[in-house]
Amino acid sequence: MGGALLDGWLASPTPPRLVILDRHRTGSDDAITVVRTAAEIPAGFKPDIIVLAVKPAAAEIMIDAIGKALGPRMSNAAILSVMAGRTCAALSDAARLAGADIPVLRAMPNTPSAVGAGISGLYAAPSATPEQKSICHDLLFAVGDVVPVEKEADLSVVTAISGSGPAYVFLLAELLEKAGQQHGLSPTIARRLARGTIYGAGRMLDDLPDSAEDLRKAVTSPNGTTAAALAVLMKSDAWPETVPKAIDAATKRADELAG
Ligand SMILES: NC(=O)C1=CN([C@@H]2O[C@H](COP(=O)(O)OP(=O)(O)OC[C@H]3O[C@@H](n4cnc5c(N)ncnc54)[C@H](O)[C@@H]3O)[C@@H](O)[C@H]2O)C=CC1
Ligand SMILES: O=C(O)[C@@H]1CCC=N1
Repeated sequence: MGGALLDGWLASPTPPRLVILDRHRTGSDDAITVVRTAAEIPAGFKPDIIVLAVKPAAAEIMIDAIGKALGPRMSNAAILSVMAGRTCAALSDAARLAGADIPVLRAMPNTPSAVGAGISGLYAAPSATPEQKSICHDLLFAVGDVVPVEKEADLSVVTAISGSGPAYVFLLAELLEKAGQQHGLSPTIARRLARGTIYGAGRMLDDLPDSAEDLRKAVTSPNGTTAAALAVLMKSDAWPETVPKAIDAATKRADELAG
């Protein structure tokens, strides 16, 4: 996810000054400084925002390493976590243990951020300053839309819908492609049709004021092909039951990750 955000920031007209800490990345250039360990963070670098995009289980290790490396240079920063689950309270505790009593903001972006089409939920702990909120909002807005949430607990369902959501759409693309091939289309043609359809439907959802339901109905001729497919997909034990169940499962998992 950090890589997706980075791609989006680098493509934006006014990229922020970035130091990337990633043990698997190399390649500093004019736009970014890449380091593999916190100890290599440049001596003069004093971050405004520390974006944490590691697996939730690695959060404390990262905060500890960054705190030790930055020392007093961390004191005016805020943490922006994009990790699923980990709460502001837990991350604040980790920062305090690392020697910095600093605010934490939590965002839940998604991978379309890599192409500037992300959508992020954003929650700021009460201790975050208006300037820190504004910088974090702008960082996320540079890679797509931003939806502020008032309650931290809402980030679990945000994670289930938009954080994980691209995977559900990609699954649909996979299944459409496979079905096309099973009906004799070449892989290339099945892939073009599946992807083009999802892209076009997404464009309509974004560009037009109509509800998703109205757009669906406009495709559906009485007794036609769409009606035949929707009779399968909309059976009470099909999508109307499985989609909410999937969202419940993802929301529950986000809550569990919060501990
Ligand atoms: N994948 C997604 O679509 C989304 C992921 N997230 C959150 O983003 C976080 C990261 O997830 P992914 O990007 O999927 O994981 P990932 O494993 O692809 O990326 C983690 C990156 O952190 C680096 N890293 C990990 N530990 C390190 C350490 N100790 N020192 C230096 N570098 C270290 C790794 O080299 C890797 O590049 C998770 O907390 C997840 O909840 C949030 C929104 C969407
Ligand atoms: O699967 C996950 O836990 C992360 C959070 C949202 C998308 N990927």
